[in-house]
Amino acid sequence: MDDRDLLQVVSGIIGKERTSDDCCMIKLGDENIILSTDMLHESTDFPKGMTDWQIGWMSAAVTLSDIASCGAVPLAVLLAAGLDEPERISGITLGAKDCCERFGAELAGGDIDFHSELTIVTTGIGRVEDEYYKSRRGAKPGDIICVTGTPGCAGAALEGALRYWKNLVEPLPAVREGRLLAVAGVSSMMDVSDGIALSLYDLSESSGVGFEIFPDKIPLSSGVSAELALHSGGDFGLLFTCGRDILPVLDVDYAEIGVVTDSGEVLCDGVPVEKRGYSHSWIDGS
Ligand SMILES: Nc1ncnc2c1ncn2[C@@H]1O[C@H](COP(=O)(O)OP(=O)(O)O)[C@@H](O)[C@H]1O
Ligand SMILES: Cc1ncc(C[n+]2csc(CCOP(=O)(O)OP(=O)(O)O)c2C)c(N)n1
Ligand SMILES: [Mg+2]
Ligand SMILES: [Mg+2]
Ligand SMILES: [Mg+2]
Repeated sequence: MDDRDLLQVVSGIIGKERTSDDCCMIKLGDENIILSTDMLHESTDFPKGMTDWQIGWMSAAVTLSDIASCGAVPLAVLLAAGLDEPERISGITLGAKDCCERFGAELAGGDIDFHSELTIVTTGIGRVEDEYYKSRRGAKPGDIICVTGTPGCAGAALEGALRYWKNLVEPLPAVREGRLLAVAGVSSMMDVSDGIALSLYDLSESSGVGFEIFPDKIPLSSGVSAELALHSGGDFGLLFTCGRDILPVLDVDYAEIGVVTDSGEVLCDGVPVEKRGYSHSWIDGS
């Protein structure tokens, strides 16, 4: 059993429309408030060798990434720290503050408690006009599907490729790119934090479409395999769909990796893509 299975339980209680996007959107006149929260903890999210500053940076970055994927402008982040050691709070707070400032947000509050394992929850708030709000729901057959960033680099670092260590521990949320893509008029967008494959399945389910991916079009950095690009998490590029008419989008680096179909399947070279990536799991029955 993994977190996606449990999300079905939550969606049965609060509604599918509340669990099928990167963020929650609340309408306020002709503007929208965008909210997202994420929990990270030491044993699964903070690889050995990370500094506390990097832990703070990564925690803010994952949340800013979700805000960016809606086309929103980030406003503020709150950070709740469950600390195993009290002295870690300064490095964590400085890292989160630096990340927020780099991407135009304010580290504006949070909470502190004791916890046996370092656990950090970041909550982000952003705003977006009606016309630029993007979700996972707008992909249409005939659109093309593109990705920004360098998928698989964080996964390569986890396998020992030291040159990609910074990609893993100091991820850069695509805040500028998300906004430019939203203004350009993409049809759907999400971040690829759990890997391209799982993200394609999420997008497919939310939009009710399928995808045909062309593997040799996936942008691969040196030494990074297509397997890592498809199935490893921790890269915070954006996956988006659009009509060809809006391309190119100025000042955004992206790669066209396939097309949107009406089949409901996610295929790569005609074969179903394995539904595998970064997820949190529980042993069945426990
Ligand atoms: N325990 C929960 N209760 C309510 N909503 C949740 C819960 N867990 C996740 N969600 C919502 O489900 C959606 C998908 O969450 P998640 O898979 O964590 O996305 P992401 O990988 O973009 O962080 C989000 O809108 C999130 O707010
Ligand atoms: C062991 C390990 N694997 C992968 C990563 C890369 N990584 C950083 S945060 C994160 C979680 C994904 O972020 P997000 O989608 O915001 O969290 P989710 O809601 O999917 O749990 C991952 C996979 C990591 N830091 N450590
Ligand atoms: Mg996301
Ligand atoms: Mg999440
Ligand atoms: Mg997230």
